[in-house]
Amino acid sequence: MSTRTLVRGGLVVTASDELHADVLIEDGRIAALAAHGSDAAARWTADRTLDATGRYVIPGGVDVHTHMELPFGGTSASDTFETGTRAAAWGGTTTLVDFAVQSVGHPLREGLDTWYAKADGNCAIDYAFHMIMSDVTPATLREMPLLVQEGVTSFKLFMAYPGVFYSDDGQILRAMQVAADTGGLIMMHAENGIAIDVLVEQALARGETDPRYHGEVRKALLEAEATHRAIQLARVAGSPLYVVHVSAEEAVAELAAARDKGLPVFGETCPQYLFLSTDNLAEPDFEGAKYVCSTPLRPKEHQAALWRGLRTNDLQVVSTDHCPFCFTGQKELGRGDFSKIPNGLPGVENRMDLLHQAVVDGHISRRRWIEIACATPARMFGLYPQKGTIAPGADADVVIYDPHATQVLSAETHHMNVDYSAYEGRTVTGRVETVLSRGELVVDQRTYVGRAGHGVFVPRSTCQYLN
Ligand SMILES: NC(=O)NCCC(=O)O
Ligand SMILES: [Zn+2]
Ligand SMILES: [Zn+2]
Repeated sequence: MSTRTLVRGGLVVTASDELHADVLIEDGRIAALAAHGSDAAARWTADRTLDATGRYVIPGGVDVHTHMELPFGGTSASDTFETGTRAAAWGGTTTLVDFAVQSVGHPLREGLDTWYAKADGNCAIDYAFHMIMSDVTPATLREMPLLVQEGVTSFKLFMAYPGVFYSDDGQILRAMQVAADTGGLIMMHAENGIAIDVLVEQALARGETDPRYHGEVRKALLEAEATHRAIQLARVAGSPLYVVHVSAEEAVAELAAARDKGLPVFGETCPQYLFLSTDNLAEPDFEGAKYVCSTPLRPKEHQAALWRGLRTNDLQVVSTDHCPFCFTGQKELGRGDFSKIPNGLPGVENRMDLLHQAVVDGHISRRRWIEIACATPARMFGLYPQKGTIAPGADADVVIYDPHATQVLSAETHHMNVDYSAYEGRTVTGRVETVLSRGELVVDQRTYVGRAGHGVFVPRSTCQYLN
């Protein structure tokens, strides 16, 4: 049976427009937009009307970098697909692209099937997958085109974590060559892991074991060097490149220089690099462990370069790299040895609000907020215009956002399955009120009404910035 929902009275904000318009939703899709009070809007009837007066009506967020249930450092990320997608919905995100992981010595297929099984039937919102390649071999290179065909069109490689996810330059070049031939997009964790491991060993030998040394050994120059190298390898292979979780000013400069040459090089940063710093890593009593992630948090001075990069489009996407580990029992694995602290921060619920705060603070415009959090991630990873916008034909993934409400971010009130908030006590202006996923209510005026299993796997086309 056909269901019609009307969202009345709001300001529709997309990456390209701001319209005082009513939105008609039919059968899970946006059917039409019409100005408030217009004849067309007055004629519309619906089974359900949502009042958005005084609110923004925005596309659901598209978070293209999450790690639900990721096995890492002898433990696993604490959000499951069920808890993590619920928290994402609470925070106004309606699509995730998570990372399936290939185990060393095993086919990509096996890793991908494991991640399909983890997510299937458990997600409150729609999801897709990138593939982490931990073992680039002739066999896994042959699998890449098959994954592209089934809608898994991006592959993450690591220049960091020797012995775990690490690929050497030859492996990277080969994977980039296949990506160039098949339209796949290589996502790069750009840090010189071999050099970092030397510095880790030397720091530990000096008795430097606290979390803050994690930030000191993972030097900005080693992020910049790896970013530069990845760009040159991509040029040689003729492939596009997307650099994940950029945190260092020097790495932004490498991306900007490549883009000035007209190269198809893209960059993502994350809220933790925009709002947190090495001051957090230096918090006493091992509290700094809460902020251990890689690339690491940087001194505050780097933030200006990241904001500038987002304004100038040298950085195109803000995702979360949501990879939560509880302080108790998980982060604590690294007491006495910072290199054993599982890497990752929680944040899938906070991204849309923190970026709205950036609008309030004047770092970015309202439309740029939607561009970097919804539209561009969708285009970058082949989901647009099904996801990332409010336009006829798009999935009705819609958020009614109250730009005036204030809230205090806290582990007491968040919905992520993790015992701390990286933003504990921070007041932000703006709050998600209502969330629809394909026309179905997931959050209704701050009440959760979603269900595990509503979210489905979405196959993706290739990067939409290349043709
Ligand atoms: N970023 C991080 O610290 N953990 C997740 C894995 C990765 O993205 O490198
Ligand atoms: Zn990474
Ligand atoms: Zn990550």
